[in-house]
Amino acid sequence: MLKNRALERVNAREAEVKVQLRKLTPNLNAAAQLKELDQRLKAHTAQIGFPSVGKSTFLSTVTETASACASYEFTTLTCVPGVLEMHGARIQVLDLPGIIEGAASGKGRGRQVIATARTSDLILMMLSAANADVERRKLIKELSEMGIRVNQQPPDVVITPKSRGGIQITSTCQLTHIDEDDIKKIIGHEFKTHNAEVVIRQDITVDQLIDVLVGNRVYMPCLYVVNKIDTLSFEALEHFALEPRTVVTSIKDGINIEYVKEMIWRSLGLVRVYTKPRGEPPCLDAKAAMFFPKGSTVEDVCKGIHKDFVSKFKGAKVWGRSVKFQPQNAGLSHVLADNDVVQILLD
Ligand SMILES: Nc1nc2c(ncn2[C@@H]2O[C@H](COP(=O)(O)OP(=O)(O)OP(=O)(O)O)[C@@H](O)[C@H]2O)c(=O)[nH]1
Ligand SMILES: [K+]
Ligand SMILES: [Mg+2]
Repeated sequence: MLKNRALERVNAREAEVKVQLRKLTPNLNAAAQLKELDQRLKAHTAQIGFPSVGKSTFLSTVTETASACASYEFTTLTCVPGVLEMHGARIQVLDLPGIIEGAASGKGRGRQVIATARTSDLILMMLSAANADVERRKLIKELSEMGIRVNQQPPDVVITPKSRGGIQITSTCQLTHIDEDDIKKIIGHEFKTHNAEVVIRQDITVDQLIDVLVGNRVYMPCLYVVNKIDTLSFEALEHFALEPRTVVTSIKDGINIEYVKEMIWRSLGLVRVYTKPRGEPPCLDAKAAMFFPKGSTVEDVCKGIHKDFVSKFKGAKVWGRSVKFQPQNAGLSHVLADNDVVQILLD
């Protein structure tokens, strides 16, 4: 059961990925730099897909940027950024070159393309309706080989190296894919230690344990867009429409464009927060909203207003879905929900 060979392969590939990440071409890198330059951008999404599935057509449809579209493969050879405006937020959408099978192991410019997608907040996986299942499976594999896990949570495993005492394993659930001996061998191999405390709260696989040990995996949301539905019969389509995190579109014929935009917004999970000055009603205009990543706190709002707000913070009142009572007192660590109204009280 122990995948020693698999582990070695993973390690070798890891080293390769690191080298590749450093070698990003300036062109693809420009998009990452743009991220830092344009402070008004609230989120970043990257399109990943095989050639000619409609990525550039999508960018040209939902943003003001025109990216060349044509019926031949590899029309797009660089990274073309566009901006999608949703609910008052500017969201960057990247049009990237198509990737092919074997991209992660060096075919075409696939590694650079995937490395660019790795730094975004959401992957928009563009698929061609006629072949969507196969394309999806292949693309997930390519992303996985570059350390990207889509639509997964990080495994709930905590490993703390110790100076003595052997490897102590505590699991809060039954492990059906891996036994304690394997865990000890893998940790011994990877951490070069035979002393560690391991707490496992999930029925993990060998691969998931390796993910935890290797460490630099990214866990990203991914929205599947099944495009060119105009080329399929209704029956052939039905099952895609029912799958989670999947939208069917005909970008050419304008079908489901608004829906896919809304799904991008939801997949990003941005939190809109409105501030309320003392004695005044809050301004609920979209232009007055502040945008934060999911899980942001009152402290993040303070930092977003002024650098002194955290040190002068005395308390906050919050209205909205994150609190039971309207309003409710909240501290710096209170996690906010979309559309909350916050009043910050200072010393
Ligand atoms: N039938 C149909 N064709 C479409 C649709 N969307 C795009 N196309 C066509 O598909 C072809 C490829 O579109 P592109 O936008 O260039 O595709 P791409 O994914 O950017 O391609 P590369 O840059 O070469 O990787 C063009 O001829 C488009 O007109 C659609 O919804 N239905
Ligand atoms: K094309
Ligand atoms: Mg293109």
